[in-house]
Amino acid sequence: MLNDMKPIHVNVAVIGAGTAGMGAYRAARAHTDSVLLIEGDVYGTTCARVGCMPSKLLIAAAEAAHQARHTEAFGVQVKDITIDGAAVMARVQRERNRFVGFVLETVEAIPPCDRLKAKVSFQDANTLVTEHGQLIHAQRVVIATGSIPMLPPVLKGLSAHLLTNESVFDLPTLPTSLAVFGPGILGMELAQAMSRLGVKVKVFGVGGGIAGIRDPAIRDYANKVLNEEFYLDASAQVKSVKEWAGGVEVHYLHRDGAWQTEPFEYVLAAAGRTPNLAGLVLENTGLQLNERGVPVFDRFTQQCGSSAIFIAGDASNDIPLLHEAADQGRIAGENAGRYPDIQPGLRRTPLAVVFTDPQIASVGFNLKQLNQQFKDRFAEGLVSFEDQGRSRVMLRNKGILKVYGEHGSGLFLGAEMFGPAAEHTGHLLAWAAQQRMTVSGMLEMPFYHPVIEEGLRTALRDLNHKLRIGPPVIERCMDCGPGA
Ligand SMILES: Cc1cc2nc3c(=O)[nH]c(=O)nc-3n(C[C@H](O)[C@H](O)[C@H](O)COP(=O)(O)OP(=O)(O)OC[C@H]3O[C@@H](n4cnc5c(N)ncnc54)[C@H](O)[C@@H]3O)c2cc1C
Ligand SMILES: NC(=O)c1ccc[n+]([C@@H]2O[C@H](COP(=O)([O-])OP(=O)(O)OC[C@H]3O[C@@H](n4cnc5c(N)ncnc54)[C@H](O)[C@@H]3O)[C@@H](O)[C@H]2O)c1
Repeated sequence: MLNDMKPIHVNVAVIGAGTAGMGAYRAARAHTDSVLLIEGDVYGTTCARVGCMPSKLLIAAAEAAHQARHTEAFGVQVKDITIDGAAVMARVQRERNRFVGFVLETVEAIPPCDRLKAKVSFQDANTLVTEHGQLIHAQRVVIATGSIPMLPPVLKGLSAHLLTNESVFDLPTLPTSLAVFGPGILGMELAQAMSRLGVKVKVFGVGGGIAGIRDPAIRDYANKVLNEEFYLDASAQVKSVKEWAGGVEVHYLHRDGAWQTEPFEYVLAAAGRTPNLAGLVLENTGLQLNERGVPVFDRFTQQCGSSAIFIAGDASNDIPLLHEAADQGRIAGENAGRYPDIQPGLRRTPLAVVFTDPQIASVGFNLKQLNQQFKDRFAEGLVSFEDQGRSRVMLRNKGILKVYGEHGSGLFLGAEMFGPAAEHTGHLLAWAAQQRMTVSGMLEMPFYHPVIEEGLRTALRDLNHKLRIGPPVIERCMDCGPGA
């Protein structure tokens, strides 16, 4: 690893060895041997260390507990379910460390002369400086510095009992109680998981949003279903959160109308993430910055203005998800490596999944974008999973799916779902949208029986009818199979 203080000269410097940065490094390296990957903190990526993987591991434990508690309706008795909090967290950490280990192996495989462990900032558009004063002259730079949790004002000043995604997965055991601030994607996943693992959970939000759901009908449905499991107020009034030796006290207006003060062992800040750009001194680059301090960039080339600086991953504030970080990193790295030959890369159909139960998926154009870009030129099809055959067989018959299509062309435009196996339905729909399929074309595809996808077929038939292309949906269509 490079560590002496002589100035370094490279063709491409990549700041941040997360998913986007490692992808950018690899892509740039295909075009030039002179690439430096700079990491200011621990290797391992946000996704593997404190993001996607440990959160899904915790959710998996919660699902196991939930399934064990809900066997009776099937005539199956499971007695004496106990949750060993230390064992739950031990598995989360053990498996998390395994995933991190794979990342570390990838890092180790990068030649040491291509790696620098230092926090850097810009001295000018082509010069980086480490915290120790070492200069790096780079003809091209990729910014891939990720994002950091935002702390809501009401939680400022808390310390020992304040958790973020950086600390929650390292708890030695499950907390007894948890106040979650932010019913966003992260907050809802972790709140439900903790609740199912026996933690007393209350979720406080502002503005009524739930896990990024755009459609008010789907959001209201999710609000109702999730509230059956734990207290969730997406438009809460919280006056104060005070820390004491044993935890925190939250002073809030309960939905029943009374102000109350309630103790929790921990509070989890899940009120959003912000691009991690503050330490880069971007003013020294001369780049045009937007209102959030993010360089203005082209989302197909990742190039910032007409400069030799590229941006990728959560740092760009453009769909902060893992697969997007990987795509953006690759595009940024290819263009930095090839510079000045800049080429647009493939940006895929938007797809997001939230691993609550029921899951949430959104695909393609969301309702806000449809209202802006398609106004009266789109229709929606709907299915409820409450009576859907396969969902009911498995007692997972909660949720709704809305699918959107364009009048005239009959093109499938997007979808939003809160329902069973939304991670899989979301993929089918994203693939169809990226293939620019029409709703009629999607209905020509095979559907097995009895499966959850038959619910999707009902929604698509409803949509095709609303687009004035197909007949109305036949209630209890027996040639589709019972309960389809
Ligand atoms: C709890 C949680 C759960 C998530 N679950 C999912 C999920 O299920 N599916 C999904 O698609 N996405 C999920 N995400 C989002 C996903 O983890 C991120 O979109 C992705 O990891 C971003 O990758 P990145 O490369 O942009 O950033 P990172 O992996 O954070 O990499 C940025 C790197 O830059 C380094 N750095 C920062 N500043 C400097 C500097 N000045 N000098 C040098 N180095 C610097 C940092 O130390 C860091 O290593 C989740 C996120 C969280 C927090
Ligand atoms: N399954 C996944 O793909 C997954 C899972 C977890 C996280 N993530 C990624 O991590 C990012 C960050 O997640 P997040 O949930 O923190 O952000 P988010 O933007 O999805 O949600 C933040 C929530 O906090 C609320 N909020 C804001 N200020 C608040 C306050 N003062 N008090 C209470 N609530 C407040 C917002 O209204 C919003 O509902 C997501 O955008 C997502 O990209 C993805």
